Amino acid sequence: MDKSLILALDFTDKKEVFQFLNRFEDEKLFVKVGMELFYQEGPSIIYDLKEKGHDIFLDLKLHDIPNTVKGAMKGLARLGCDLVNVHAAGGKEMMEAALEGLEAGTPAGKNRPSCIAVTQLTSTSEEQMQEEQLIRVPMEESVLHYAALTKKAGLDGVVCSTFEAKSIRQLLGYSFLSVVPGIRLQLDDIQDQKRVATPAYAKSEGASAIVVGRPITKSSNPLEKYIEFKQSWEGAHQ
Ligand SMILES: O=c1ccn([C@@H]2O[C@H](COP(=O)(O)O)[C@@H](O)[C@H]2O)c(=O)[nH]1
Repeated sequence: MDKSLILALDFTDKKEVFQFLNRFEDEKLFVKVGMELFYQEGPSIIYDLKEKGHDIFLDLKLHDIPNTVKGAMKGLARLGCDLVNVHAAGGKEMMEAALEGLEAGTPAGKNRPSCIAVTQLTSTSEEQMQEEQLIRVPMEESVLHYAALTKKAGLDGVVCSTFEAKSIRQLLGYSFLSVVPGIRLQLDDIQDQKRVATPAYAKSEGASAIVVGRPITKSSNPLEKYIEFKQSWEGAHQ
């Protein structure tokens, strides 16, 4: 299975998800289940996608006190997803608690899900970050700060934009994951995303994987569009 393109299944229910996935026939995908779908369907959507052989990023972006996050992660570890996440802004202690929960909840003989932390959302511009969060440093500095904190807490990587991926790799090493949403082909509508790049550029800047949703899910030909995104990624060098 190609793990470099994570397909965001931002649908309202299971019926929509499986109608959409039918277009991909038997292809095994790396899919992302976010809040919209998980809050409607609960754990059964994870079991159903697993049964079809897909890898799963459960993108719930946990951010709460350490004890609550630990308990939640203990439960999520039992679902069998491959990747989960938190907000780095929850702090080092919260991220360490997330890992403890995952380790405690992972069934014997199974690998614990990888865990990454959101640094700054790709829908946030530097200006918004500075004005709304009162973070008075450049975007790259804030993202690198959160990425270093995430590594100190023992997590496996971060969610960031293309524009910080290279510095993260230089500072924190090749094996620390940078999962990058905010991905569009040249003529795509960027919608609510602010820090946006093509798959080829994300790869050339050192992204470990990209996340793509609406440009594929809302396309009149999703399979063709998925292939275009993959070709853009595969055509670039890291
Ligand atoms: O910083 C972040 C973190 C998560 N996301 C998620 O990725 C997809 C992107 O969807 P598009 O339709 O390709 O914009 C979406 O599920 C977000 O929740 C992100 O965009 N940025």
